[in-house]
Amino acid sequence: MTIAKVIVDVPASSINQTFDYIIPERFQDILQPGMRVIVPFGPRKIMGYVVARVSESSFNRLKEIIDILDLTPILTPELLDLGKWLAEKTLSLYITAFQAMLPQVLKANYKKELERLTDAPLSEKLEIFFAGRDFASYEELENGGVSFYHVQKAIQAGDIAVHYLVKSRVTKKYTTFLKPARDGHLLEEALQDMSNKAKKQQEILAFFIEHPEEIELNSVIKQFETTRSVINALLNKGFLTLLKKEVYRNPYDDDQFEQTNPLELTEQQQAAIEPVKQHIKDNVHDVFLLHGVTGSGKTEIYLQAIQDVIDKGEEAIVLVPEISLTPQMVRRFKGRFGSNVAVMHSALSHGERYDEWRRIHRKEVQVVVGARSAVFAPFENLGIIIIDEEHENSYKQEDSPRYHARDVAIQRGEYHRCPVILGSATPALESYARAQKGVYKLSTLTKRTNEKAMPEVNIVDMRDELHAGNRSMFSRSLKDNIAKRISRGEQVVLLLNRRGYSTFVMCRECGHVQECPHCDIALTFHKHSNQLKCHYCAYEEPMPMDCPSCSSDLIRFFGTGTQRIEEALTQLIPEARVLRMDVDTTRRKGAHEKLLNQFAEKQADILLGTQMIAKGLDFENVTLVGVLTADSMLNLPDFRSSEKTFQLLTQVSGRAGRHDLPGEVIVQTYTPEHYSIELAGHYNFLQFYQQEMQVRKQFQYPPYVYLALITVSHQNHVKAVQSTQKIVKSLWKHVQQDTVILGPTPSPISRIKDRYRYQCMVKYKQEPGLRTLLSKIIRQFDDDVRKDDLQISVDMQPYQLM
Ligand SMILES: Nc1ncnc2c1ncn2[C@@H]1O[C@H](COP(=O)(O)OP(=O)(O)OP(=O)(O)O)[C@@H](O)[C@H]1O
Ligand SMILES: [Zn+2]
Ligand SMILES: [Zn+2]
Repeated sequence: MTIAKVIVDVPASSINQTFDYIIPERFQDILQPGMRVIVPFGPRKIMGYVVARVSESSFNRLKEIIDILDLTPILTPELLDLGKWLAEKTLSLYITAFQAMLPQVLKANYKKELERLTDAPLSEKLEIFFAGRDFASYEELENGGVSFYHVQKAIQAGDIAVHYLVKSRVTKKYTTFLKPARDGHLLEEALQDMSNKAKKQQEILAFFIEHPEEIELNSVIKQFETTRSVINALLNKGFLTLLKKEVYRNPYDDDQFEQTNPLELTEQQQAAIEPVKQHIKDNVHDVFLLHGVTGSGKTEIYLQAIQDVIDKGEEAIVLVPEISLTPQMVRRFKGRFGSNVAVMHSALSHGERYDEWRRIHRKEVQVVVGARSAVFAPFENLGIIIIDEEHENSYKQEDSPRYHARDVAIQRGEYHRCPVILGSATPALESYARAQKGVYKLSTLTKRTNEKAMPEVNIVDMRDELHAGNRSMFSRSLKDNIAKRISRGEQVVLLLNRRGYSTFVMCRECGHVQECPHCDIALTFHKHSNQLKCHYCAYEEPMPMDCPSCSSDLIRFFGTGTQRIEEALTQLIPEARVLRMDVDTTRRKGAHEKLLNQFAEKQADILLGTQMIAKGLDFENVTLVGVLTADSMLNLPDFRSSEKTFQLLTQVSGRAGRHDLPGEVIVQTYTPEHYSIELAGHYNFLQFYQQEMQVRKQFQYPPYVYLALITVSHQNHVKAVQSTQKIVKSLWKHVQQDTVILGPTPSPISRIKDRYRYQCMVKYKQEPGLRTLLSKIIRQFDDDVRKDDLQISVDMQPYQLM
């Protein structure tokens, strides 16, 4: 077994395979699959992952591995297989799939450098770039406006060269510790002999006689209120000694969490957890869909199932959406399992995340709670995987590899023969459909644990407001209600559902929204051309002057941001103290938490925000939730827009009246008759599910069909269109009869950073060869991708249609 098969860090489809390298004698005993190595590749040195060791290669003249970066594999055999599966499933590169499974700091860092090889003049841009130097950093190039194409030409001509300098980042944190340098009885003697003037030295020495364990230098200095010079004296006398030890950056102070104990489960909880416990006990895989209304105690079920897993000596992964990974959520898991929990999310620094990852890797914890990528936690004895709020779109990664954490979780669940729980008050339609078919096992919690009724939802028709002469964003009833709550010292949450708000056109008189006649999707307004376009099928029409439905001239698109709402709000109710929470006010690390804490401490009456306020928050003093614009998401060019509206309204309604005070929800809309709004008002998931399934069936959307979205982009408009056309043509030649290919059409965001974007969508029922076919078609563009900066991406089962 002297040959290693290596996936190298070159993200190009022509390199997407293993390369064979000789394992030099000195690495023979240590090298294992799953380790990172440095290998020569062409003229450079790059990083790669060893995926296997073999004894023979069909190639000759192999090169040797230069160095190894890990002493223990960072990818387990399971994860190596999973990476391969992931790459194939999502049509991405093996290297990209492996990188996605690891924390950022483990991705080797290359410093790229350009060297000038000739004295002959270079192209003008390159001359300016080198500015008399022989070496220049590659990063400068990327920021300096010299096109990649120019550089490539110069490299091909032998005028310049690229050097790759691999370095692994400094990642571990060390702290200095202090410990006794001699045996206790020798220290006793020393203490006797010590001058009484050296009081502090005596105290410290006495301490170490009692506690001979090593202890952090800083904490000694703090504890004895002493200085470094006192310590130095003890060191110089040879009584104590220093040592450096690696420590973890722990982002959480585990002592601060109050220990909680398992609650006695309600009957419904008991019924739901029973089969899960049985599966844990018997090592059986199944997917459980836990459909429980907000406040029904899903989290307690997770906690108790995990306890079983821990008792069995196995491990648990809990995924929660990034934005609901609030301190409240962390507290619940740390409160039950203490330091046995690692937490992984993007608000942690790279170093902190790496340390949490290593606690998992070294099996120092049995539970990880984290956002999407925590599904790759390198546990080897998984006993359960839980996905909370499983309908959330953030479980889908939007760049390569475009995977859904749910699919990965199920794949791992099968491998480890352990249950997977998908929990939600509003399951994704696809998931619920699977549960109906018996693919998933359904458990339902219909009651809140405290038996409190769900808050009443009042739907306000904003067209009536207009007719009554109220043109503001606040209906009379919302305004009066806010004022009433504030005067009582209660708090209000206001949701402005902003996404996509200004892209569709609506009649303010009658609520009519202009839709595509073929696709059941709101048309998107394009300001430049004053046209309305469908982003699925390329249908377009001019922006109407009056409403086609009621002839009013009040048909227009309009946009409003949270900031303007805040201003309007303070004019309307001057005494209200408003906290605004949106992308602008939460950009800084920790800002999100700080705002929530302020609100919890009643430093504000109103929390005004976008989607990010809808999830998981639990404030006892909130008695009113207002939704300013329920329709804005409804009209996104996305077949899931009704589903997303229903989910959001249900989630946000669940924020009111969770405790003793009864709650109320006011939903403002121009289309109160829309089933997603009406049914969310009655918390009627089942009927919503049935109605939405009919729509999906009629227009052939998931779960009735599968989708693949191919997006092509290029600086040249014609090139983008033509390439997409070529793809569509090749597809038509090979797909099954009942498969539909829509496009080419411009992407909803038709130009990003001067690149034109076109797309086509494949709708299919059964297309076993589709992945292979797509890979083949895309490979035909390899040259354009490499030399001409054409970009093609494939999204199997897309969630983002923009
Ligand atoms: N068996 C129980 N007995 C008493 N209280 C319980 C029980 N189970 C859960 N609770 C409490 O009920 C409240 C709601 O439970 P929890 O937050 O777990 O519900 P959830 O379904 O996860 O809600 P959401 O979807 O709104 O986040 C919590 O305060 C929790 O401590
Ligand atoms: Zn259309
Ligand atoms: Zn109208």
